[in-house]
Amino acid sequence: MDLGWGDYVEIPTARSLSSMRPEFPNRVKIVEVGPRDGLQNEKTPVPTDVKIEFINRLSQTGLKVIEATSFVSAKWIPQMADHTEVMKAIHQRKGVSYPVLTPNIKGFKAAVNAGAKEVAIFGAASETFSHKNINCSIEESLIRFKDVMDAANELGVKVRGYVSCVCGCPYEGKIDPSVVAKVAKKLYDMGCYEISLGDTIGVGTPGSMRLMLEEVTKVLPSSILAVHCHDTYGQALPNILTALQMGITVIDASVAGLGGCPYAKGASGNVATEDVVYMLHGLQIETNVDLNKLIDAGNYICRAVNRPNLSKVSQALSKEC
Ligand SMILES: CC(C)(COP(=O)([O-])OP(=O)([O-])OC[C@H]1O[C@@H](n2cnc3c(N)ncnc32)[C@H](O)[C@@H]1OP(=O)([O-])[O-])[C@@H](O)C(=O)NCCC(=O)NCCSC(=O)C[C@@](C)(O)CC(=O)[O-]
Repeated sequence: MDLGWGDYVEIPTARSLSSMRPEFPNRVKIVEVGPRDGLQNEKTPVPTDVKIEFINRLSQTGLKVIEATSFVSAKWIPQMADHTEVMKAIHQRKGVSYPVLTPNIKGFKAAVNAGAKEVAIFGAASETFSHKNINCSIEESLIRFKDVMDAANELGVKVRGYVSCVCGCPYEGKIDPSVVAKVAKKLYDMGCYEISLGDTIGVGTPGSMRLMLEEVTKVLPSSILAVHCHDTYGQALPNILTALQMGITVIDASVAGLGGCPYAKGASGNVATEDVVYMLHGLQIETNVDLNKLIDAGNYICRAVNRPNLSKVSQALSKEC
């Protein structure tokens, strides 16, 4: 007999649930970063129409936030060179936001001209990573971001902030959680509505994630924080669980576990969105996401870019696997 995914998910009763997970939120927002973080590091060019179809399929899954592309230098990240075409062609579904990365005012202007209504600025808690990734110091990056923020305020564009290397840096190793807290607070004070804390190389564990979050939540409320976990050491789901227990309700993820940062050698992709959704639904946490449609979108992009689907849940449940 074939069993469907529902056969494996234990649905607790309301009574058992409240005693089982009093520390978990009822609802979580997932920020899908597959089209940007997921594809930015692909070695062979992904055709623009594939990216557009991928984003349109993700838009049908119930996801409310889909990071679509980045307006960065094509010399630095060739894979995102078609940002304008992508933004202009995707079907922007009502109720879904499509943020894009903008490292500076040049990127911001291009993004707005292409129809972006939300952008993200991306800093780091490591000086060396900041230089390698955006060619400036942390302090200089904040000056560039201020220009973006001022322009965004004038136009009513929402700005999200990233801090990379929150649990470790590929160049500097350990990162002091107090530096993470300092950079995160600066981005928030500048006007970012949400701060995503990136374990860029996936070295964090529930222990280091907790220590880092304890430091950050001394200066910022957990309600405005997100976690962005790469899965290099297989720690992403336990790290996310730790973040949920600490009051965080926004999780970044990448369908099929796509991704990696070109300036963080050896780092694997993000946690797979399918795996996050399966875990959250198992905890009876609402996501608004249809897992089957998500699996289809993940299989679509994996076929198109000819790479394996790294989602364990997708592997287990896909008829194709
Ligand atoms: C930030 C820059 C542009 C500085 O790069 P730069 O070389 O220092 O910039 P510049 O101002 O000196 O300009 C040099 C050239 O780039 C052009 N330029 C300048 N700005 C732009 C722009 N916005 N869009 C397009 N072109 C741009 C500019 O016009 C000029 O062109 P040229 O005269 O040589 O022909 C560069 O370092 C860059 O593009 N970096 C992108 C890095 C990146 O995208 N990394 C991956 C994303 S971050 C990440 O993955 C981490 C995250 C967010 O996922 C969280 C986590 O996991 O931790």
